[in-house]
Amino acid sequence: MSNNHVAYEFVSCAKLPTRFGEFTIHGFVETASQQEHVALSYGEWQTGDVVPIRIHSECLTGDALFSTRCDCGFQLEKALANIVEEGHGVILYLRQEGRGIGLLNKIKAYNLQDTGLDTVEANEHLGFDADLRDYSICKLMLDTLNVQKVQLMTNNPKKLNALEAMGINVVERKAIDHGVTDDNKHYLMTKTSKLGHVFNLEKLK
Ligand SMILES: Nc1nc2c(ncn2[C@@H]2O[C@H](COP(=O)(O)OP(=O)(O)OP(=O)(O)O)[C@@H](O)[C@H]2O)c(=O)[nH]1
Ligand SMILES: [Zn+2]
Repeated sequence: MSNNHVAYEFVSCAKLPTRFGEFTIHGFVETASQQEHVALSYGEWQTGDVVPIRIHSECLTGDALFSTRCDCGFQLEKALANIVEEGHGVILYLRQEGRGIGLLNKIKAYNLQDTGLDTVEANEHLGFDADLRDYSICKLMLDTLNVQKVQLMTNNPKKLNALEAMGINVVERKAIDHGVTDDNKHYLMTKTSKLGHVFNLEKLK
């Protein structure tokens, strides 16, 4: 499978019991860079069914280290719980840490934010665009899992547009605005004002 000049392949899958329920983990690799990505699937569906999915970008600090600087860990837990409640669904877990700048650059960006810059200004100060993510691998992941129509759990319309551009039918967007903390209110406000996120501003008061 290739998109523009990037080629990806499916490698293997295995059972993944979690605190939420038993998922299956599917491993994929971007051939040139050897960057590894995973999808988690739960339950069953038929060709053409609408499947709840989340495209989640890696955030080591939020997903694994309980950081409250962002909402990632809360969103991941909520998405896993939603999928189990719905009876089926998919998480595409993309290894694009720090919106694509990598973990150590994200720590540098956090350091700048500690001095007063916002998340976008910090990226730009380091010489990066605000968001470097590429969603092209999602097509192979969803094709492999036989998903053509989705309900997308996100506040980010760019993800919705990226999926539609690659021929995935996004039937519905479901807001995932859980995990507002005193530590991340400013960050969520900046995402809404500068990065095009759709967020219920009442929750940020
Ligand atoms: N560069 C940078 N990346 C960050 C920062 N805070 C979180 N991230 C990364 O941002 C990514 C998550 O993106 P978000 O902008 O929070 O949300 P989203 O994925 O665009 O949208 P949702 O689907 O609504 O969650 C993860 O890769 C995080 O590591 C930051 O201050 N700077
Ligand atoms: Zn995060």
